[in-house]
Amino acid sequence: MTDLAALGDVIDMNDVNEIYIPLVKFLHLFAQHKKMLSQLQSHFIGVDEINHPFIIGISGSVAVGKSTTARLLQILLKRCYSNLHVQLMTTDGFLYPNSELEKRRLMSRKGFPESYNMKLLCDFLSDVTSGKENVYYPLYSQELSDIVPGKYGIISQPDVLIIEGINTLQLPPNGVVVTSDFFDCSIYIDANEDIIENWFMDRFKHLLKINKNNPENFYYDWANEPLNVAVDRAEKIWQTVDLVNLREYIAPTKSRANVILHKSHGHRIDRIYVRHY
Ligand SMILES: Nc1ncnc2c1ncn2[C@@H]1O[C@H](COP(=O)(O)OP(=O)(O)O)[C@@H](O)[C@H]1O
Ligand SMILES: CC(C)(COP(=O)(O)O)[C@@H](O)C(=O)NCCC(=O)O
Repeated sequence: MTDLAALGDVIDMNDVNEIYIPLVKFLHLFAQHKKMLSQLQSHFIGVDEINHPFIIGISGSVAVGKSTTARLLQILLKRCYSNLHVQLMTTDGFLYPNSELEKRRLMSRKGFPESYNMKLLCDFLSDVTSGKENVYYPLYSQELSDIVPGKYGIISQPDVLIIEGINTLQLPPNGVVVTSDFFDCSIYIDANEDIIENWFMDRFKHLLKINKNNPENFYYDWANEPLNVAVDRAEKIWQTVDLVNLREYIAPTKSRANVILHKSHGHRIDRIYVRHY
């Protein structure tokens, strides 16, 4: 898997062969079914066919491995079905910028439902599903830990769109718009809290290490203070922000997913649940 290694991801090859490739075939089955139904419906109504993308939502805790799984699925989908145009995006871009979060006193609630511009996300999804040629979305930078001003990603009529984010299965606070209504299939990545905490801390320490000499990076200041001080702070963030969000808002959405991938130590998948109703 040289493509993944190039992105810095190290995925267990047994999991790729035994779990992810069958999962990709399962998703392709869904996608073919949707395309066929859409062709029949257009023909029946007598309208031109629109290329509605097949949308896969990936949800789960911060640091559970959503973006890594999303990248892997994108690569495998392209590898197995080379004619498919597969795009990937994250809902992080729909967080309010830090300046707005500060104004709303929501900096310590980053990632919670109220910290996202859900209206913008639903308008975006509506444009994508209606087959619009180019749909722009804001970009979030983990380097800045903020929205990048004036920079946008583009979704250009993909056959498959993978959307990953902690809020993908959530009901918004005002109960009006539901992002998961736009999904054709949803995947929840699950693991025990203490194991996810280890992954969160390992990723944090890795970010400190690689940004020690990078003053542009959000982690630079932390990387240059004593390690135990930075680690204590990250542990506090996990306990008071990300773990609270997981318990209150993310884990309760698990039962809404079509597929649950349960991971154990070393990110090995030890259980899979498929909803078949
Ligand atoms: N399948 C996997 N195998 C090995 N490491 C993984 C795997 N999935 C995620 N990781 C590691 O776990 C950490 C969190 O993963 P990431 O995809 O960034 O999570 P999320 O997008 O859910 O916040 C990262 O350090 C990543 O490299
Ligand atoms: C931007 C995020 C909400 C998204 O998390 P992701 O699952 O993409 O890693 C998260 O990385 C975040 O910033 N949470 C706030 C608390 C923290 O710094 O972890």
